[in-house]
Amino acid sequence: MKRVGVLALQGAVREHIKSVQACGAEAIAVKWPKDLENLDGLILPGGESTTMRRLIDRYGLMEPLREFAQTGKPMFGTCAGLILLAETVVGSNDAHLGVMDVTVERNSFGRQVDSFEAPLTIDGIDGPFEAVFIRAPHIVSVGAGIEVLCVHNGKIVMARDGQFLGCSFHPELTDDHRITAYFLSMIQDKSDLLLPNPSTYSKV
Ligand SMILES: NC(=O)CC[C@H](N)C(=O)O
Repeated sequence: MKRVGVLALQGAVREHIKSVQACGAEAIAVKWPKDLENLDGLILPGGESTTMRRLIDRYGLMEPLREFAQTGKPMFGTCAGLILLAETVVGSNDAHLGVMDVTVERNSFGRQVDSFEAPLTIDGIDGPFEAVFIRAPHIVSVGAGIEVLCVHNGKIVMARDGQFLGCSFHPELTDDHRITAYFLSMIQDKSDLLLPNPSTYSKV
């Protein structure tokens, strides 16, 4: 079974845990560096990125999270989590993890429209996905070779940079688990490695 951590400092932690479980994987709440051991992937939830950053520093998680990123294991940032992953945050000299080759702008869907729902067309997801945006960031630009998976009203709201997946909205707040399942599909299942070599089955 795939073991997926959910950074559990602040924000929509419980909802991500439920979504991971609904997809048949094990979910681990991550608060301390040791909780990152033996995970196959990690979700950084939405919430408030400045608060999360303070807590990351307080719990001594910054270096362990960067080391986790260096292992090549998949990481998924939703909303504030995307801001934590981004290499550049508009108006700030200080990236957080700074590992995903995108530039993000915070709170970029207008003040009065703090939250809204919109049906999105997403590459790799069949049919529309009803997405919840809450004081959402958007991706202003992406580096070379980054896959843009969804654009809403001219703004990039979902992208993939190899092992890193990021979206502006909150996929965990609906009962539609297709985006969590998409993220889980980026994780190689250890049991896959136990399968016999495919050549065993090849016809002569
Ligand atoms: N729903 C969210 O995660 C909001 C993100 C928040 N506006 C931030 O800048 O961190």
